[in-house]
Amino acid sequence: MIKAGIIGASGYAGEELLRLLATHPSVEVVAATSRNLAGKKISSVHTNLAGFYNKLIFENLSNDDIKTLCDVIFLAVPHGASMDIVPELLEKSKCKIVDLSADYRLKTAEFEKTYGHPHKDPREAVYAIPEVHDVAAELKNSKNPRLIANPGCFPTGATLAVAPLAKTGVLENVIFDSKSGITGAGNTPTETSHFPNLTENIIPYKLTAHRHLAEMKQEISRLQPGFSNVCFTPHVIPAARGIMTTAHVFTKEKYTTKDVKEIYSEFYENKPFVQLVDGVPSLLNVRGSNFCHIGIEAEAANNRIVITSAIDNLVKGASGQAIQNMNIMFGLKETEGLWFPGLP
Ligand SMILES: NC(=O)C1=CN([C@@H]2O[C@H](COP(=O)(O)OP(=O)(O)OC[C@H]3O[C@@H](n4cnc5c(N)ncnc54)[C@H](OP(=O)(O)O)[C@@H]3O)[C@@H](O)[C@H]2O)C=CC1
Ligand SMILES: CC(=O)N[C@@H](CCC(=O)OP(=O)(O)O)C(=O)O
Repeated sequence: MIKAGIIGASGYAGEELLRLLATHPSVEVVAATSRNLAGKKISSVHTNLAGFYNKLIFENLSNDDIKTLCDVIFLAVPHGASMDIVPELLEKSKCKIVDLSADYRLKTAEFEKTYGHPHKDPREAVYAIPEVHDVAAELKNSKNPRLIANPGCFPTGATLAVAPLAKTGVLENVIFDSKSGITGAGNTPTETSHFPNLTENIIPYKLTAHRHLAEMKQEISRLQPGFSNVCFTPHVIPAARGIMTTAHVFTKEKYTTKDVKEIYSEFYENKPFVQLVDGVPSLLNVRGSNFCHIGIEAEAANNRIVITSAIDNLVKGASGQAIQNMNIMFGLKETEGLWFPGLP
């Protein structure tokens, strides 16, 4: 069995890792850290896990302690915290790391531009959306084959929505309009997450300058070199989970819906977690699952293609994709422990 540790196991992404790994046939979670909940039983906090992890408690483990216990460590801590932890884990142990934060997603220069401060540990990780790049091959060729930067939730849904057209090289302009459930903001309550403010409402934010824009541009330009005409506006909606992205894609040439469907079918052939749907996808159908559902409709008169993508932000947008990436790192089947449908 692969021994796994989760740093930040009390948060939403950490909780989701615990839920998904509870039934993974090749993984045993041996360590779950929390600074504030140390000493508490896992299921006394994450009460959906009653019956699982009967012997596991939250611990405030040092990096030294956790790295001796684990073959793989998931970092489910806020941005800025991972870059304090990763160097020590990588340098003094053989464990593999999947970092769910944004710390290692951007190339160093872009990171410094986006966050406005120098990176404390400018080593490069493998940025891994497995449906878009060959993660196993990239790990083999990487200077840091034990470090994966797990993609952001919005960039996952957005990149999957346009990757086949980007690879074809036909993008002129792309506008992403994304709607996220409130767990995307983490488990600390805020004015936005306060029930009377969010219920029966939809709240746009960071209209032109969300930090995920840099990540989207970086990944899309790897598919269509030189392309950077990307706009992104996020919103929160009164739902716990899910991200629906509507991508307005403008192209030079006119496309019919049939043409575009053919391009997507070919690109996503043998990519089990991406499913093309008739009409529009539903957040409910991907809820709790590692699937991304994609809908396609072309509007030839305006050279516009509207792609809709639905993911669960905590699964394909975070912890499920992290486990998919761990499976690839350990040479397991990509779908192991993740092959179940959503909960409509
Ligand atoms: N929520 C989502 O949909 C997604 C989240 N992510 C990323 O995953 C990471 C975790 O997100 P999420 O679970 O939502 O966040 P939460 O705020 O819900 O949880 C983060 C957890 O990290 C622990 N923590 C905080 N600071 C530190 C630190 N300096 N050292 C060690 N542990 C720390 C906290 O536990 P304690 O204080 O008890 O130690 C806390 O429970 C973030 O980087 C986030 O951006 C990525 C994609 C989607
Ligand atoms: C709704 C909400 O607030 N979402 C978060 C993004 C989700 C997240 O956790 O960011 P990463 O994927 O980069 O880790 C935000 O807009 O900052």
